[in-house]
Amino acid sequence: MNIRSTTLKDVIEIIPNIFSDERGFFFESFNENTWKKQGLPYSFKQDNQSYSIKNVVRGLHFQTGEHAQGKLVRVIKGRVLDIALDLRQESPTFGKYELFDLDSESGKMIYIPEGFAHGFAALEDSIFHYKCTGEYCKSAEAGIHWNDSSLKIPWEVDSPIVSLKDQMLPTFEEYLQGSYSVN
Ligand SMILES: Cc1cn([C@H]2C[C@H](O)[C@@H](COP(=O)(O)OP(=O)(O)O[C@H]3O[C@@H](C)C(=O)[C@@H](O)[C@H]3O)O2)c(=O)[nH]c1=O
Repeated sequence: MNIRSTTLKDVIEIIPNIFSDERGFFFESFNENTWKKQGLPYSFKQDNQSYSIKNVVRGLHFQTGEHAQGKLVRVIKGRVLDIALDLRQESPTFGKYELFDLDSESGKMIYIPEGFAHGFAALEDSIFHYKCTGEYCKSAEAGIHWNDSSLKIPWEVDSPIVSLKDQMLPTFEEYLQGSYSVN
């Protein structure tokens, strides 16, 4: 397993050891002991899986306060453009984001800690899987508009398909001003 830092403080890229043979391939997508030894987060409360048709954009999501979640994300089928946006005001990378090309072949995973907004665009029909350090809490759901004009995220999708809920999310500026109630 190879661990790489990213341009965002505390966001980590994890490249598993892939064992290929005539049948296909195998890799460990999570191993509590290995993660622990490597100093990676290893206590997860919930696993989620979503399927998105090509051009779906989900995000940018996070849960507030004590319900904040760290997420270990990967792609099981297809290819996505994944994004983490640092919302931690005290962080040297506050307000910055990084995009990650994730696909089912590389097995590459990203760990996105609490304090980040997360989203992705399906560049192909894709199955997305993520482990969360905290449980889902509907009343703590929050987000920032996927197409925020100050962030200018190069999504690489021509005709984005976005949920009504995500279309209603505030801009980054509105979120920072606290002028938007999430519920
Ligand atoms: C996230 C979530 C949703 N749900 C329900 C609520 C709703 O009826 C349905 C679909 O929810 P959403 O539209 O919020 O799903 P989605 O847009 O896929 O939300 C996810 O987006 C990515 C980018 C993330 O980072 C995740 O944390 C999560 O926010 O599933 C749960 O029951 N448990 C969960 O943990």
